[in-house]
Amino acid sequence: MDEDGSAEVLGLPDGVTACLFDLDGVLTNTAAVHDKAWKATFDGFLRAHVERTGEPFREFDPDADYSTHVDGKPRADGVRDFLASRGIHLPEGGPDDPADQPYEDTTVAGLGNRKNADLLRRIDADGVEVYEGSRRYLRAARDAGLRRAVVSSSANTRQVLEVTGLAELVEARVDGVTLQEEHLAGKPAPDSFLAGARALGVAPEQAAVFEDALSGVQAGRAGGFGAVVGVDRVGHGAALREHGASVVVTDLSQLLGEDR
Ligand SMILES: O=P(O)(O)OC[C@H]1O[C@@H](O)[C@H](O)[C@@H](O)[C@@H]1O
Repeated sequence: MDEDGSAEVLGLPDGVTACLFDLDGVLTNTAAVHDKAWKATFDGFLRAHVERTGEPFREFDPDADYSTHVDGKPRADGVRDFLASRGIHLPEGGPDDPADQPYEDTTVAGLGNRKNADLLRRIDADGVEVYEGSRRYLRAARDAGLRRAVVSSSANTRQVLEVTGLAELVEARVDGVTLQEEHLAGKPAPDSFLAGARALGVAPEQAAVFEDALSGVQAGRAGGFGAVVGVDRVGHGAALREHGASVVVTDLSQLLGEDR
């Protein structure tokens, strides 16, 4: 039992002293924005692909395809894994491949850059919404003395934390840029969460993982963390449990005992 019972007031098991929060879909509503940008990108690519091959057009499914192949993973892994599910393999290309690269010559990096340009246009136009229950939870965790890191595959994490004012509530960040710089495997591998725990100076069993992606709860289970909180914003609670969540909530405010 913690001396002050601080984990308990946050709805976490005894012995948990740190929180590792995914960003998109856990702290901010940006999972839905990523999903829309991916759909626009992949559907454009698939339309051009079927024109060349004569295969029937099957659009990107924003529920099943997103959660199975893309959600939570680093950008290039999302491109590769979704296209592989359709039997398509592109050359890797390089980071400077243009976002408007013609589809017939495109690469993994080029398609990723196209999706990122689309994502940033949407964020510029519509802004980013913070889940207020998550902001309250971050404040409660800070006030209870728990350590707090954001662990996201997104290379846009720093900007999103800054525009939303969430940056001041977290002490460490492991993101898509860190993964590249430090050659860490993306979710569903546990490496990014393990790096988050290291950054906070805690052992995995002292840290709770908060995730809305199937790949993310898998990473939490693989890393042996003290708790894996699945955050179900889209009705996929059962799948979150199957992939590794030890508890599932629809909003972090539920862990604070608030009604929702
Ligand atoms: O393209 P970014 O901003 O680096 O993000 C990579 C991935 O980050 C994850 O957090 C999202 O769930 C994915 O949808 C996204 O593709």
